[in-house]
Order: sequence, then structure tokens, then C-alpha cells
Amino acid sequence: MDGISPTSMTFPKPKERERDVVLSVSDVSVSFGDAVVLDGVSFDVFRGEILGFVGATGGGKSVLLRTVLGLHRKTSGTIRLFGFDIDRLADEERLRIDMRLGVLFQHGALFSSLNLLENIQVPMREYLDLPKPLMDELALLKIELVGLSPGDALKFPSELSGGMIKRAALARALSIDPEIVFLDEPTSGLDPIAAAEFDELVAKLRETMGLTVYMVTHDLDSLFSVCDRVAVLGDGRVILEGTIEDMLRSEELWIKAYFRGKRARQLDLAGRRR
Ligand SMILES: Nc1ncnc2c1ncn2[C@@H]1O[C@H](COP(=O)(O)OP(=O)(O)OP(=O)(O)O)[C@@H](O)[C@H]1O
Repeated sequence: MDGISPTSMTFPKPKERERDVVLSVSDVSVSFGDAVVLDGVSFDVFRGEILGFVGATGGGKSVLLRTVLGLHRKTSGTIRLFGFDIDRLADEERLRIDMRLGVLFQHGALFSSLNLLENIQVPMREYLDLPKPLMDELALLKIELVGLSPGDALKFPSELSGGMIKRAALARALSIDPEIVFLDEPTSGLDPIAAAEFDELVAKLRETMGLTVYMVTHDLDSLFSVCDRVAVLGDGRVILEGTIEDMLRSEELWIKAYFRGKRARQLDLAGRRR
């Protein structure tokens, strides 16, 4: 051994490394019938960063996430994942790209009829051809990685607390070691302590695995404590993309109300950044 243990290895922060674009969204629009939900959205996600995505309720954050994942059809624009235009991929190439993505949908979305171990193995079964003992071993590693106990492995979702379900869903999102994870409101429904612990876990995974994180959130604590940058969706497009400091400086009405409004003041988040 050269004395470097996996736990002592950390990946350099995005600022210190060359900015490798993992996801690039350019001028993307999405409509449902006559209703235009996204109207020329553009932004980039860089390797190793935690990007927080915010915007008014019903503004299109989930639609955007689902469009990036290929679950909604866009009317125009370009989406590049790892440099590949997703419209120009053959099915097999798309599959290889999908294997590099992990997703935690809102509300966890675990399969209620599968236990924790089996839930985590769903992506392994979908994309890989592994013997069962190896899948069990890998799933147990993921269970420990997200801070759950191997003793929980055979429990069903109905036997898990809200915080445990979020961790289980994260373990499933990490099942086949993706390079980027998409988290849709991962701390919603959690008490502040469980939410803060979840944020710490995400930050730790970024540090130790070099994970890139795209996080849709309404949670001001998450935005202030773990996000490197924030993108704000308004009127169907990204109206500001930058650091929390950029958000705090903005005079745009919604951004000002959100980041410097009553709730932010109650949490004294702005004060904590200074
Ligand atoms: N499959 C669909 N068909 C038609 N309209 C849809 C569909 N999915 C979403 N919408 C509409 O698109 C708009 C944006 O919804 P979306 O769920 O993306 O908002 P959001 O920003 O994620 O909201 P929230 O913060 O409340 O989760 C809403 O008006 C919604 O009704």
C-alpha cells in the first residue's frame, strides 16, 4: 500500500480543476399543447459541482429534469450529455449514456413490493448482467455508503422512515456508479435535522467520489450549505446562473424575494454567508 486510503482521497473542487461540462442545455423549449412551459432554457453543469435548481412552483423544474432525461419531448433546442447531443444517439449509445446517470425522483419512488436490497438492484438488473451474489454485495456497499445499516437490507419501503427512504432512493440512484445524479427535491418532507444530514451525505459523496449533482430544491438550507452554484428558472428560462453570492446580489424581484425574503432572514442564511 502507498499509504493512501480511499477515505483519505478527495477529488479536487471544481474551481481547482478544468471545467469539464457534463450537461449542456442550450435554448431548450417544451410545450404541452398550447402551453409553453420552457421557452429557451440554457445552462451548463460542470463536473464535480453541486448545482441547485430553483424556481417558482409550477415553473417547469421537473419538466426540465424529465426533458434532460429524455422523458419529455422538447420542441426545440439541444441537450448534450458528456458532450453527446442526445438527439443524435443510436439506441445503444443512448443506453451507454443512461448508465452514466443516476436519478432520485421526487418522493423517492421506491418499488413498494421490493425490499431495500432489491430496489437498489433495479438499475443493475436493467443495465448489467451480474450474478446475484455480486449484486447483493454491491447493493450492501451502497446501503453502507448512504449511511443505512446492512440490517435494513431486507426491509420493505413501508418499514422505512422518510429519511431512510430518501437514503435508499439515493443508494438506488448510485447503484451502478453514475457520474452525475439528478435529485428532484431530495429533502422535501424531511425534518431539518434529517435534511441537513442528507445534504452532508451528498456533499461527502461529491468529495469522495467526484460525483456531479443536479439538485432541484426549494430548500434554502441546502442551497446555502452544499450548492456550489444555483440556476434560477423564471418565465420558462434560466434567469440567473451563479453562486449564492450572485443570488444575494441580484435585484431581480423573484430572486430577491427568495434569497433575501422573510424566510431567508428567519433562517439568517444570508448572514451566515458573510
Ligand atoms: N405531462 C404533462 N402534461 C401537461 N402539462 C404538464 C405535464 N407535466 C407538467 N405539466 C405542467 O408544466 C408546468 C410545470 O410543471 P413542473 O412540475 O415542471 O413544475 P415545477 O417547477 O417542478 O413545480 P414544483 O416546484 O411545484 O414541483 C405545470 O404547469 C404543469 O401543470
